[in-house]
Amino acid sequence: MPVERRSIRGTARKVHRNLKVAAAKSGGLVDGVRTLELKKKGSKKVQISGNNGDVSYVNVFQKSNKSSGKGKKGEKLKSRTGNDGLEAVVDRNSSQKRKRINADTGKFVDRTLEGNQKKYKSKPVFKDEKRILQSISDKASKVAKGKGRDEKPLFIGSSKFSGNDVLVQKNQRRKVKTADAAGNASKNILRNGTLNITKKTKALFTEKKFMSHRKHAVDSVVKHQKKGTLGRKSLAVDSELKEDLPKKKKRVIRLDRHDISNKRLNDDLSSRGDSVQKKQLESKIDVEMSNNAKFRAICPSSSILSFVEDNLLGRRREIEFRRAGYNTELSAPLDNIPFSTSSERERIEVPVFRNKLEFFAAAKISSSFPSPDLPEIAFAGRSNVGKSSLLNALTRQWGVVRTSDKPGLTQTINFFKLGPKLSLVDLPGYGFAYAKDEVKESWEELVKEYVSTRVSLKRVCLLIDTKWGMKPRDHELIQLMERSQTKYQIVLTKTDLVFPITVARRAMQIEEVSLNASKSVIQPLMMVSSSTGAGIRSLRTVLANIVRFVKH
Ligand SMILES: Nc1nc2c(ncn2[C@@H]2O[C@H](COP(=O)(O)OP(=O)(O)OP(=O)(O)O)[C@@H](O)[C@H]2O)c(=O)[nH]1
Ligand SMILES: [Mg+2]
Repeated sequence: MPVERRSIRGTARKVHRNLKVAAAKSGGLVDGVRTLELKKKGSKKVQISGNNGDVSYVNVFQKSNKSSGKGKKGEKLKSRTGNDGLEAVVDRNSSQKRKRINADTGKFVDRTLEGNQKKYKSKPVFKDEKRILQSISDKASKVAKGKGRDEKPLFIGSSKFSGNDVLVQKNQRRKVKTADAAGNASKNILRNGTLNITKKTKALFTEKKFMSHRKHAVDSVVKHQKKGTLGRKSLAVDSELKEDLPKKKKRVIRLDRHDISNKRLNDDLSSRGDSVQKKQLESKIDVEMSNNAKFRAICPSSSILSFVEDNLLGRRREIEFRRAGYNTELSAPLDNIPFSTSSERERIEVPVFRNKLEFFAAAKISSSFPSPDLPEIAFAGRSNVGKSSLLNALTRQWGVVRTSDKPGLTQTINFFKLGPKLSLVDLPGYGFAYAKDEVKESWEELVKEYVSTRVSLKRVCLLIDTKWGMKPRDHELIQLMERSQTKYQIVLTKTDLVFPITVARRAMQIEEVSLNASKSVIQPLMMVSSSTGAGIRSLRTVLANIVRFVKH
């Protein structure tokens, strides 16, 4: 940092110069009359004579024209007689600096301090002070040359100082300001690692009080900067003090169990209710957990697993369909025969399901049912299980039957004609429909009535969501169909939303556990996905056989 060094060197030189002049002055005042040789260029001999009333004028060229900035080259040192002895008044630039020296006591009175603290440049110093400042300026010049960087901060002056009591008294008022400046200067030193001498700090060099104060401040800052011992010490002291203080007793609130004056009356009830609910919830979770655990423990047979794999049931990546030769851009790609001509399609597809699907009746009550002329295949199941979607998928006529992701869209029994030989019936769902309980009950009653009494009903496809499995309402309907000897076939839907292993497990679960004892159930269990088209063709074949063997 050459610029900084230069400034420091200049400042040090200035300080040195001023100190010499001031020291010369002060040295000559101690014993009345003395003559001092000033080494400074342009200065003259200073003579102060004063024994009981003698007055003399002495010219001192202390500053060069450049530094003073005014036409006056020197300054007058005037002594005059008075009751208290000889006083010498230094007139520098007449109005700016006025210094009074008491000849008897040899003490120096700085009037400028009283008036304006800023005008403190050329105050006289004493022998010891001179020595200290000399050493400081030497150190400063060393630092400026880059030699004394590792030395201690220069503001830590000597502790021995014989000096000026009057000056000390006068400067008592400046203590606060001095301390602040000392703090800032020491921080600057610590932060920059170099000496930064400002005007304020120059003035502060000459005072013993300041020196000691600054030393203290710097020492404390240095200590604080090293390992933070100061903080710890203060903390330790604080803790000691705290230990000495009498400890506050903790307020203990004793509660009377039998006192209900400040107790909410429903606390007990709510807590009881909460506990009951909590237990129920825990038991429910336990049951569900155990059901899930049981389900995961199912080990599907190899035949089911191979069927799931062959028909690409379960969640699959698109790339798998592509590799198998299916066109993923078509809806229900597994049910669409890629690159096939119409003749090929006619040969492969079941003739019944090539017919146009037509809506012809809707019933909210049993009296509104259409006449049972055609054999009927109904699709039943919980709301949102995918009944209407399956109708569209089977006929491959998307949009004829309305579907929605909101449960409870189908609220009436809807009859569709598929050619001259078959009717498909879309039943309203039961279970968690967004409808009032009374409405849902009426739907269920209608479905039950249709399923149990409809003579033309040849098969009920009971749709079960593969993810959730059979629910109590499904079992209810099964029991009803068992009682009424209605033929039904279980169809697992939305297989594309679960892993293939889950499809296989669900199939195993329903076949073995739920349907073993049933008489009206038609095997096999069907697994489909209206979205991918998986298993749709198989279901179509099964349903077409119903029509083939029906006696008209
Ligand atoms: N991923 C997937 N979504 C399906 C499948 N089948 C139906 N869905 C969706 O499930 C939602 C309900 O389908 P719907 O056919 O309206 O169900 P629903 O049983 O007729 O419902 P309700 O008429 O309320 O009884 C719709 O958003 C369908 O797109 C399927 O196989 N796979
Ligand atoms: Mg529907």
